[in-house]
Amino acid sequence: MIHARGLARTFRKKKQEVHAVVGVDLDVEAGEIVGFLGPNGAGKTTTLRMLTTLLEPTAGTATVAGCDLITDPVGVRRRIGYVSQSGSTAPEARAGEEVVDHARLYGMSTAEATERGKQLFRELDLDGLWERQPKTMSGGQRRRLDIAVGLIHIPELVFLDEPTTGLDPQARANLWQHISSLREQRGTTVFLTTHYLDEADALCDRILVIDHGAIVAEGTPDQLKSQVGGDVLTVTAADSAQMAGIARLMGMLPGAEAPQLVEDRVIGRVPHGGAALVELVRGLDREGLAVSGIESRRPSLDDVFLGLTGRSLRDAGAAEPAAEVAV
Ligand SMILES: Nc1ncnc2c1ncn2[C@@H]1O[C@H](COP(=O)(O)OP(=O)(O)OP(=O)(O)O)[C@@H](O)[C@H]1O
Repeated sequence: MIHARGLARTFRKKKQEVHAVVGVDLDVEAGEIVGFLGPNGAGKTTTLRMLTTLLEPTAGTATVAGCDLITDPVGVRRRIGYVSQSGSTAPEARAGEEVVDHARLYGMSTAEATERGKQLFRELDLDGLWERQPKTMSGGQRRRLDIAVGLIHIPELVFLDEPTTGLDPQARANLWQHISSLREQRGTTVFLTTHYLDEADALCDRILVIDHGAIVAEGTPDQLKSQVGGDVLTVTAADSAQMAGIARLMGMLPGAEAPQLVEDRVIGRVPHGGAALVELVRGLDREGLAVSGIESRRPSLDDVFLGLTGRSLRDAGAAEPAAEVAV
């Protein structure tokens, strides 16, 4: 459904060049839900804008929904849906009108667009909101309306740019269900960017991680997690001046890899979390290092992310603690 090779984009700002995307190869098969993860500025939106024909690549080739991105951008546009971060509905318009107007741009008759729009409203839990103005809707309702607009022309492939940013946990979970049922009921292929690791874990069949404009890892959530061996120890320092001392102790545990400092936490990996935790607590006590929390747990996607990019996308919902002691 998407096959890209060497896709790249350089921006020129005054005399400086910004290499936003430096050569992305990716393949997405029909019916997959694929998550595109990366820290701020990694190149997610630039890649998405190239794949949706909104931005011309400086190098590379791609076919999207069976059409060549460079020689047949109109064919690509006809076959895809795109829901941007900011959405596309006018706050003062009527919801139903917005959907029908969008469908008319794709050559649908008003009758056909109305029928299809009302069906989408039912599927997306927007029943009864046809006459409402988006500005009077909740964040979750507005996001689902954006998705209805992106789907009105029955695309086989839909791109969602951070679909749940700004929604409360319940509205996010609700939207995940809607996105999953799109695939179940219609076989729609979904390519989405997200900052939420629990979202990628719960929703996506496969994850692509981008950093500094290039793909640095890909796999199912489980495959990525299994690349991080052992258990993860996290110590939250009570006094940031003592973090180096805590890291030194953690680094001396049997089989430990070099710990990383993230905000007020020291994070390290060890082969056996339970035994290491006991030894670490003894050491902290002996050296008078004060901590406000300490835990050992199975690796989460955040740990995968930290290992790959050196940065944390910190997401409390991403992992279940395997062992925890209060100190
Ligand atoms: N129009 C532009 N002109 C110059 N530089 C740009 C432009 N658009 C993006 N960039 C730069 O390209 C890099 C990648 O940006 P991009 O928006 O693709 O990242 P992102 O992964 O989507 O980030 P975020 O998660 O913050 O949305 C950044 O360094 C950004 O500043």
